[in-house]
Amino acid sequence: MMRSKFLSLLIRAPSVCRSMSTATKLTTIDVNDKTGIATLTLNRSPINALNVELLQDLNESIKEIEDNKSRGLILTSSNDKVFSAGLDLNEMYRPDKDRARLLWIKLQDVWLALYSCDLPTAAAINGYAPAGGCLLATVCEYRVMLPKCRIGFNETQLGIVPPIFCMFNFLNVLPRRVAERSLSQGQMFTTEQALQIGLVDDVVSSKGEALDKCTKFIDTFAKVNPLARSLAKQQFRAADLQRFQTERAKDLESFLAFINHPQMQEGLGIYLNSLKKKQQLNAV
Ligand SMILES: CCCCCCCC/C=C\CC(=O)SCCNC(=O)CCNC(=O)[C@H](O)C(C)(C)COP(=O)(O)OP(=O)(O)OC[C@H]1O[C@@H](n2cnc3c(N)ncnc32)[C@H](O)[C@@H]1OP(=O)(O)O
Repeated sequence: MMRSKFLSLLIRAPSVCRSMSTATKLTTIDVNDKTGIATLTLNRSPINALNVELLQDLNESIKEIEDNKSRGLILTSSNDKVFSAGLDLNEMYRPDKDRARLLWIKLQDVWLALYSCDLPTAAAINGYAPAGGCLLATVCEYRVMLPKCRIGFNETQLGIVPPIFCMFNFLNVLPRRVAERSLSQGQMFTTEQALQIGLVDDVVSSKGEALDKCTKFIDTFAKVNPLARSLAKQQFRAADLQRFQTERAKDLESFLAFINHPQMQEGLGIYLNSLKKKQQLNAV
């Protein structure tokens, strides 16, 4: 297993140009012929809420990008206002038990695939990124964001305990004290605040510029041996990955117990309703 991973890294050409088919519907893959960098776009209307199918497509696309030996992966959204609204709350409210289980397993898989991805990863955050949206952005190695958006883990504000992989992501990006406070308070940061605390690396004024910045970040590795780069990344992340594997089954059962709790269901119903009400108010 390890050996084949090494071999695939060794034979990776530094700047191959290739186009990839997009077998999935809720994500698209676009490989830049000049740079060899793959842009993976979330494309579930209206707000990229992460349901079972989107997570499944994301997993398949990440694998496809790795298998096709792209030079790097940029994650972005086709919506010009929302990067991702996080988990699809409809999958959690009055849930179908099998789908709820699958939802969490797929979310764990996506986190794992991106956290341990051999390629350099970057997020072009072209809109709001609450909760699961923040998870996708902060699992990447570099982030650039558009103004007037918000990002953060708002779980505790919803009465939800953020899972350990949120903590791993934040601890990679923020000083421990800031990470702990923002996770436990469920803070949502404006773009400007996110830049100030280091949650994002840069702010730009358009999606095109965001993609350019991500490309430049990935290019900083152009002269670095891909195997050495990847192994250095794995070394930094090994302890988190090991803890995740140890706690993965327990994490799934906690999620299921949590969402099946009557109080949680009541809270979710009220929250979902308030989101819908917001739209009704806007329409008045
Ligand atoms: C180990 C222990 C585990 C314990 C359990 C852990 C569980 C961890 C779980 C969760 C992580 C999550 O990701 S929970 C999701 C959190 N997300 C949010 O709180 C986002 C809420 N949404 C918004 O803030 C806004 O919608 C937006 C900023 C993302 C977009 O705003 P915009 O104005 O563009 O769009 P609308 O608000 O009008 O929304 C359009 C439409 O979508 C519905 N909606 C919004 N968010 C969600 C969502 N996350 N899931 C499902 N549906 C969502 C909204 O109600 C509107 O619906 P209607 O068109 O029907 O009115």
